[in-house]
Amino acid sequence: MVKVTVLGAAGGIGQPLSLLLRLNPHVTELALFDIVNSEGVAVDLSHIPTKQKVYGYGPKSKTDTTQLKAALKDADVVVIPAGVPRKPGMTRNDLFKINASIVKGLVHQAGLVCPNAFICIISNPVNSTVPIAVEELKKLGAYNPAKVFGITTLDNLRLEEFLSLALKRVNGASIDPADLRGDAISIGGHSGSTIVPVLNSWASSLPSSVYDTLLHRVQYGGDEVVKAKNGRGSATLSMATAGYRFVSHLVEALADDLIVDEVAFIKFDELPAKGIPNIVSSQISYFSLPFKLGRSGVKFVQFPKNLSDKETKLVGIAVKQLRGEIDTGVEFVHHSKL
Ligand SMILES: NC(=O)C1=CN([C@@H]2O[C@H](COP(=O)(O)OP(=O)(O)OC[C@H]3O[C@@H](n4cnc5c(N)ncnc54)[C@H](O)[C@@H]3O)[C@@H](O)[C@H]2O)C=CC1
Ligand SMILES: O=C([O-])CC(=O)C(=O)O
Repeated sequence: MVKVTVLGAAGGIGQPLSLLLRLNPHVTELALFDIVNSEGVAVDLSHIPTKQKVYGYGPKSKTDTTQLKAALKDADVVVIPAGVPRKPGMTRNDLFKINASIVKGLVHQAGLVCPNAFICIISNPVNSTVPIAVEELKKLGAYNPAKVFGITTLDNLRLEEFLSLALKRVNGASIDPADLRGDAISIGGHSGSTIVPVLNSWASSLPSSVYDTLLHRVQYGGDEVVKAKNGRGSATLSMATAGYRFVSHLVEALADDLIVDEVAFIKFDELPAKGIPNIVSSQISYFSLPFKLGRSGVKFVQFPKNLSDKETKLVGIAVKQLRGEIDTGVEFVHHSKL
């Protein structure tokens, strides 16, 4: 029995993500909350014949929290794609002003109603919204470092796809991107130069100009979509796929009592961890990293081995930018009056 609650379920990411979750046999109950149209989305999905229960919840007034609480009741997993997306010319940090309070408010209720649930944050800027969630849960005494994640899976999807294309261009090799999964991974944060692709043995196949293009596409893939959508939002379908990859893996671990390998933006300093270099651990406590994930959450974090000199340099650059973005999230919770 696994109940998944999606907050922001009627949005560009929320709808396709909810559809994918509707089709997952491990999810026994799906609760869809949004400030608009969640009940419509739930009724639509309810016509798909599965054994799963699906319910929509929307606030009855601006101050009503009963519907949100009902959506969160007994949730095992809470996924949060609520908030505004970018328009051309904006950075993810420009979303902070609006999304910080949205995430804080939603996580506050989750901490009250389902303190043991896994919290998966999609809302940007992830580098700051995850620290917001952590600090808010700490305030409520509901924080478990093994169960709070920033979803950076899209950086991994992009790396797998763009690396397979680059390898094909260089030596004609047709590599299935699925074979790159877990071997080439993106670590760090979720914006521009905080994203660090780690290529392992694949790096040696790439001439430096091809590598540079690949690096730029992975770090700035979000901009590519924002530009192409030209004012109508950012990545939604690839993000729903990415969110589903992470959440379905987590749900599988819960339902079948498995240990799975995953990567997400986590607060690593209170978790069993190996290999975290001093350049990271001496300055920050959040990083997107690979870990073993089971029913009780993150079991063990492993910093990737064998980084190239270039990748080590990129880690240093990422840490510098992440430090400020993490602090912004932490300070927001402690100094905002919301
Ligand atoms: N982590 C990642 O890799 C990615 C993150 N994102 C982020 O995901 C977020 C959502 O993006 P989209 O779905 O495209 O936006 P959208 O605008 O299409 O959907 C957002 C939904 O959130 C809802 N919402 C707003 N305030 C809410 C609240 N207080 N409670 C519940 N629902 C609320 C809206 O009504 C809307 O339905 C954005 O912040 C975007 O930047 C987008 C792509 C990738
Ligand atoms: O770029 C954006 O604003 C959305 C996002 O996080 C991504 O596509 O990686």
